[in-house]
Amino acid sequence: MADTPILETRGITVQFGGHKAVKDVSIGIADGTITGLIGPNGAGKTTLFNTITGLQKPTAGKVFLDGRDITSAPPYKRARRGLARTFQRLELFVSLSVRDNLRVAGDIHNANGRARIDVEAETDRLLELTGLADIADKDVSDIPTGRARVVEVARALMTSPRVLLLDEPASGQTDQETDEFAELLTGLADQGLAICLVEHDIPLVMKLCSTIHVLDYGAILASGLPEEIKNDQSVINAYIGTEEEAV
Ligand SMILES: Nc1ncnc2c1ncn2[C@@H]1O[C@H](COP(=O)(O)OP(=O)(O)OP(=O)(O)O)[C@@H](O)[C@H]1O
Repeated sequence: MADTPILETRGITVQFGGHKAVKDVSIGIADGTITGLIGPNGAGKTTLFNTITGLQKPTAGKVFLDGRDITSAPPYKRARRGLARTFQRLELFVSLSVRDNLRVAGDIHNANGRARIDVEAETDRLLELTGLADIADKDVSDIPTGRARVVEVARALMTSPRVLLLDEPASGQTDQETDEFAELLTGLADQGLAICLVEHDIPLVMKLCSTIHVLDYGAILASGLPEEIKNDQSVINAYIGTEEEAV
């Protein structure tokens, strides 16, 4: 896969009053790769995701998708151009079935999007792909959190994204669910999807990601390969060494 990033932030800064939550962050996410974004609570990871998806206006800096400046584009336009995300606090339709959560996303995509999809066929395909077929007709309110996180990913995939941003997707998953989830993400990246993973499960991040960026107090503390990050003393001091406290 090409190393040219499909998604790029350049010098993103986000200031809330006198507090800089994100400071001059430049990262790139390439097709067919999984990029990790880690760091202590409050480091600015979600704020950076919100800026990339258009929920948060940056104080400074730009966001590029496929070479186009999308800094001023509203969230729905970014979604149309191939950006999808999941949320740290699940944002599913809890009174609907798993299947209907996917269908709704497909219908919205068809109403707003450019390339129409066959909603029924795509729903069935993604239920199989994500291992949700056995609970397809259950209401989301009746399924465990770990599997609901997979529903959120499946729903995001209904929009045929090119970039998928995942905010703590393994939180609440059992070890077995996390293993299956890791396989799913690897398969999606192998098919060309660019994935950015915010996650406190460090072993999972180390296993999946080709590049990892560490945020601390809003700024990039370190960027590199998993081995480099694992052995970086500043990262150990700021985050990995105190992982129990950070989670
Ligand atoms: N809307 C807001 N208004 C004011 N401050 C905010 C707002 N959103 C986030 N912050 C602050 O910005 C900083 C970064 O928060 P953010 O949620 O991005 O961190 P995070 O790295 O995602 O943390 P976590 O790992 O706990 O999810 C925190 O100090 C937070 O309190």
